This record gives sequence, structure tokens and C-alpha cells, in this order.
Amino acid sequence: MNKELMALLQAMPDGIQDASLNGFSLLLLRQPWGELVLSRQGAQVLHFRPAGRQPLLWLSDCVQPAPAPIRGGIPLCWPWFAAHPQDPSRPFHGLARTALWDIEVKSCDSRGASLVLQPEATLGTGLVPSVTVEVIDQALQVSIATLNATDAPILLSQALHSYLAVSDVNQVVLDGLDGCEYRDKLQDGALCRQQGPLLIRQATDRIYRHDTVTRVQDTGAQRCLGIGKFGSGSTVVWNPGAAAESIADVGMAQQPAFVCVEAANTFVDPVQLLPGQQYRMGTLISILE
Ligand SMILES: O=P(O)(O)OC[C@H]1O[C@@H](O)[C@H](O)[C@@H](O)[C@@H]1O
Repeated sequence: MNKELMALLQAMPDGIQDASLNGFSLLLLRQPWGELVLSRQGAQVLHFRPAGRQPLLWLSDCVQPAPAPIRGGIPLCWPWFAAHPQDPSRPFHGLARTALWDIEVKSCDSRGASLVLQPEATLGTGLVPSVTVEVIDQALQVSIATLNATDAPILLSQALHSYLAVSDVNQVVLDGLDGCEYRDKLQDGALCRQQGPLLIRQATDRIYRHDTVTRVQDTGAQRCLGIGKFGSGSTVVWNPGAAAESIADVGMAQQPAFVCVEAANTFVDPVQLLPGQQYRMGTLISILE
């Protein structure tokens, strides 16, 4: 967990405040319901901690300087997930995570908050995104609505790339995927089927055909996280395993501290957006027990 950000939060009184971390402009909320931190780059939730609980999201301790994508929290992959389908020279995971977004606090009271984020400038795709971040009863909901403002159909893929904080990825058990088909990116996209719970004991990079809740049972932390979603027919599960060694903002020391469970629309379930049509996808992250 990022120590610099924890220090910023500890030093701040209850309220809403701007801050900066490694060149990234942040909005910090410290409230009776807990803490929430958003980055203006990427429309990215970096931190969420319900009052009296441990953080639900992991954020790298060695975030790379802006404008690199920020490793941790909930990066937004949009308007394409992974490599661009026609042009692999375009940025991996799309344009959103390196763009700057305006944040509007719609409401914030003793029980929760609601914020809306829109890009500062058009992203040049003809698609108009709007991200909503809500804290409701100790849970975090993030959604993205996409409007096709052109007069031609556009194919959209996307992900809310949630980095969930865990005590040790080698000990957690993921439930809710049993029986689902998946593509294994580490076996050339082989089509497989999940049998029983998923254990992460090595590098894992899978796209599940799945549209319900995933549960991350973490006995070390004595909690179970629920990752619910809507508008999403793919669930991506990722942890780099030993490959973390060569990822500057992860490394082997931090690799056990997270697992990504991403609500997504991938090549498995891309969204065909007709002219004037809007589509919303979201994820709800909460402590189940
Ligand atoms: O390092 P990045 O660009 O943030 O991507 C991290 C991972 O994101 C996952 O969603 C992909 O399935 C992986 O293939 C990828 O390695």
C-alpha cells in the first residue's frame, strides 16, 4: 500500500482536499464513512477504505511519475481493453488512463458520496464517457457510461481494472467462477473451463465469460470481498506472478499484495454502440463478511 498517500490522508482533517502525488493531481475525501482518493489522471479511484476497516484496493508503493498509467486502485481501460483490435501501436488498454478528467462532487454527507468525472478534452473517438464513483453503505460503486456521438456504429471494449488488496495472493480463494469458460492468455488464448474455486498460485491472466459476483476469500485478512457488476459479460483475473520482477511498479515484494478482478467487456463480449446510443458498465466492491 502506498505509504506516501497514507501519510497524506493521516495528516488531513475531515473534509475534501486537493493533493499531489508524483505529479498526479488528486482529490482526497476523509469523511465519517471512511476515505476515498481519486486521481484526475485516468478518472481513477486510487484508494477506498470504509471507516474502521482496512483498504479494499491496493496501490503501488512505487507509482511511476505522471503521465505513466498509475498501478493500483481502479484503472479505467477504455475505449478498448488490452491491445487495440486493428492497430497494436496504439496505447495498451486504451486512452482513458493517461487522459486528464474533471471531477465534480455531486454530493457528500455522513453516509456516502457521489462524484462524476468527465474528460477535460475530447479523446477524439466520437465516444463521450462519463464516470460515476459512489460510496454507498461502506461499498464502492464505479461505473462508466459511454455515448456514441457519431453517426456510425462503434465497437467498444473496456474494463474497470480493480486491484484488490489481499493479505497474500497465494492464500486467497476466488469463488463464483466455477463452471465458467475462460480464455487463458498465458496459454495462447486456449479455451478452458473453470472447475471449482480459483487459486492464484502462479501468474494468472484469464478472461472469464461471467456476469455475476466474484468472491475473494481472504482468510489472512479475515474478510471476504465481493466484486459485483452490471453491463459486463467478461471477468478478467490477473496477477503477474514471477513476471512481477520485471514490472517496475510491482516487483516481487508487492506481487502477493493484490489480485485484479476486473468487470469488463472484452473481445468475448464487445459492445456494439449504435449512433446516439449510451451504454453503462459498472462494478460494486464491498466487504461481504
Ligand atoms: O501493465 P498493464 O498495461 O496495466 O496491464 C496489466 C494487465 O492487465 C490485464 O487486464 C491484462 O489481462 C494483462 O494481460 C495485463 O498484463
